[in-house]
This record gives sequence, C-alpha cells and structure tokens, in this order.
Amino acid sequence: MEFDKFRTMHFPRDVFVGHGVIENVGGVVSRNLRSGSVAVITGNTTYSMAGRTVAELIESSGFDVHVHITGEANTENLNMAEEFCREVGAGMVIGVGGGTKIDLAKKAAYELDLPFVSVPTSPSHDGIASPRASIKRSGCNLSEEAAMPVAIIADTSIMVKAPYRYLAAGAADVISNETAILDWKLANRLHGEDFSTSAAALSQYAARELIEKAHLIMPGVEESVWLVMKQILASGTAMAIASSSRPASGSEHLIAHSLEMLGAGNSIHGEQCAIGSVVSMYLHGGRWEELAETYRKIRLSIRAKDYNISDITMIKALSTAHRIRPERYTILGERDLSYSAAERALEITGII
Ligand SMILES: NC(=O)C1=CN([C@@H]2O[C@H](COP(=O)(O)OP(=O)(O)OC[C@H]3O[C@@H](n4cnc5c(N)ncnc54)[C@H](OP(=O)(O)O)[C@@H]3O)[C@@H](O)[C@H]2O)C=CC1
Ligand SMILES: O=C(CO)COP(=O)(O)O
Ligand SMILES: [Zn+2]
Repeated sequence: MEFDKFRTMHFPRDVFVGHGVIENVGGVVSRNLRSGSVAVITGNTTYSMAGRTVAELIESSGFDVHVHITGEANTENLNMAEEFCREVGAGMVIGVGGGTKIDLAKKAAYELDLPFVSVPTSPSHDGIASPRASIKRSGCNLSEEAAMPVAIIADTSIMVKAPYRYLAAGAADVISNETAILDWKLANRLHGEDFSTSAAALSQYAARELIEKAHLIMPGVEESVWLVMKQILASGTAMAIASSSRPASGSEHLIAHSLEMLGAGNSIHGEQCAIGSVVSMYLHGGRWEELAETYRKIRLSIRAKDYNISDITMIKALSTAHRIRPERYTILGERDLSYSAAERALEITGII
C-alpha cells in the first residue's frame, strides 16, 4: 500500500527564555542574516522598553539596522511595514513588542520571504511563539499563516514590566486550550477531521501545567512570567506541529472572535478566551468550575460586565460564534444557539 501522508513543520532554531536573554540578539542575527540589513518593527512604548536596546546590540555586533515604529496590526500598518523592509533592503525582520508588533513583523517577513525573529515584551498570548499572525481585516482578527520565528528571545526581565493583566491573559489563552482540544476530538469523531495526537498532547500539557500551578502566577514576579512563557512556547509549538491554530483554538476562540466583532468592551484576547472556555466547557458537559476557579486564582474576571460587555452582546456573541469559521467544527455546532439556551449557559457559569 502506498503511503502518501506528508506534513511540513517549521520550528525555531534558537529559543532563549529568561532573565537578560536579550543579550543574545547579536548572535541570532549573525547566525541567520545572509545579506542586507535588519528591520526592527516595534511600538512607541516597546521601543523604549526593548526596541532601542535590540537595535543597539545589533549595531554593536556590526550589522546595519533600521527601526520602524508602528501601531495596531491592521492591513495599512502591514503594508507600511513591508514597504519599510523593502526600502531598507532588509534581509531579516525582528518584531519587538506585544502581540501587534510581533504579528506585523511575522506577517511582513512571511510576505517578503525573510527570516523572522520574535522578541516579545509581553506574554499576552500564545501567538508570540507560533507561525500564525492576526491581522485585522474587515473587523475580524482570525489568525492566518505567517513566518515561524527562526529564533525567539523572551527576556523575562523585560516582560515582567508589562502590566500584570497581560500575563494573566497569556496564561488564560493557554489554559483555554482545554476546550480547543475537546472540540478537536469532537470534530475528529463526528467528521473525521485530521487529528494530531502529539500536537493535542502538547497543547493539553501546557494548559494542565498552568491550571496546576495557577497559584504561582502573580503580579510583579519574574518567576511567574517564566512559568507562563514556557507554556506559551509549548502552545506555539503545538500549532507549529499541526500547521494550524486548531490545537489552541476551538469554540472558546470563536466566542472571543465573535465578541471582537460585536463589541468586546475593554477586554483583551486572553480574557475573551477565558470567558469562552468556561461556557464552552459547560456546553461540553465538562468541569467548567475548575476553569472558573483557575481564572479566579490568576485574578482574571470572567464576568462580562467587568469589561463593559452587555448581557445582550454576550448572548449574541455566544449564540452566533459558530458562524465565524464554519470549516472548524466545535461544540457550538452548525446552527445558532437559541437565545434562551445561550442566556442560561452564561447565567449558570456566572458570565452574565
Ligand atoms: N498571532 C496570533 O495567533 C494571535 C494574535 N493576537 C493579536 O495580538 C494582538 C494583541 O496583542 P497584545 O500584546 O495584547 O497587544 P499590544 O501589542 O497592543 O500590546 C499592548 C500594550 O502593551 C504595551 N507593552 C508591551 N510590552 C510592554 C512592556 N514590557 N511594558 C509596558 N508596556 C508594554 C504595548 O506598547 P506599544 O505601544 O509599544 O505596542 C501596548 O501599548 C491583537 O492584534 C490580537 O489580534 C491575539 C491572539 C493570537
Ligand atoms: O489565538 C490563537 C491561539 O491561541 C489563534 O487562534 P485563531 O486562529 O482562532 O485566531
Ligand atoms: Zn488565542
């Protein structure tokens, strides 16, 4: 019998995590830059937190470096980042910042076929170590294929300075893998969707580690950033194995995306995923109370009103979330949840 299964996976060749690892940036450039200059994509705040240091370290290693300061991850800023890389003759793109700067750099590098290096300054979600980028297109921010970092330099002494809320959100993004895996298994059982045992095991391991160690996730503690960052890396690797966000994105992410489109108040990605995972676990008939308790331990609210999300918006977001990515089957099914069923699920779980 002929064996015609194949899959291509891309992994980083260097991963540096911990105190002061930013010092490794010069070495990373010399190992990965074949020709041209280095383009550093960063933000206003993150330039002073880390972007400037990255540029100085690269320059003092003898390379030509150019800095581009940008804003949110939308198509306009992506086009400008690509244009900048072309103008400066970039042979490598380095993203220094939170999720938005990493995604712009990652997608620009992918479009220009250049090596990409991720220097996250905030542990806000697992996209900082994955081959996926979320570029806002027509109000939607589903992740899309992008460059896998050739190197990740996650300096915990910089990341601990980001507001604690981002650390809790990053942890929640990984913890919410619990429901993503249940959804993936369901899609495999009901529709024969391809399932990777290794990607699922890694993704679930990352979530379980953070659930078991939630009491150690605290504001202002570098060790907590280390703990979460390790599992962000594991979750990103699971997505690299699957060449898809499937191991880390199921119904809870559909609810998060649905909220983004309908009005997510002042919530950020990981907080939306936390809310989504609790109600989704309830719909799966699983231990949603364990998830709710874990989020309480890491000081992350799952109450919609704490983010200025109205009950009506929350109910509508849950009820219609399945429409967002119809090809990715989840517990939300293929029809809108009835208003009363969605309302009941959200009331029982304490979200509204
Ligand atoms: N690729 C993927 O798979 C995923 C991507 N996303 C996307 O990621 C984005 C959200 O990322 P997120 O990190 O929350 O948002 P931002 O990149 O906007 O960062 C949030 C804020 O934190 C600041 N900041 C970052 N690091 C530090 C630090 N060390 N100290 C002080 N301030 C800091 C940033 O400054 P500055 O102004 O300099 O940027 C910014 O003002 C969204 O676009 C979302 O769609 C979400 C999930 C998955
Ligand atoms: O946020 C992600 C994984 O945590 C990416 O998920 P999406 O592909 O649903 O955008
Ligand atoms: Zn996510």
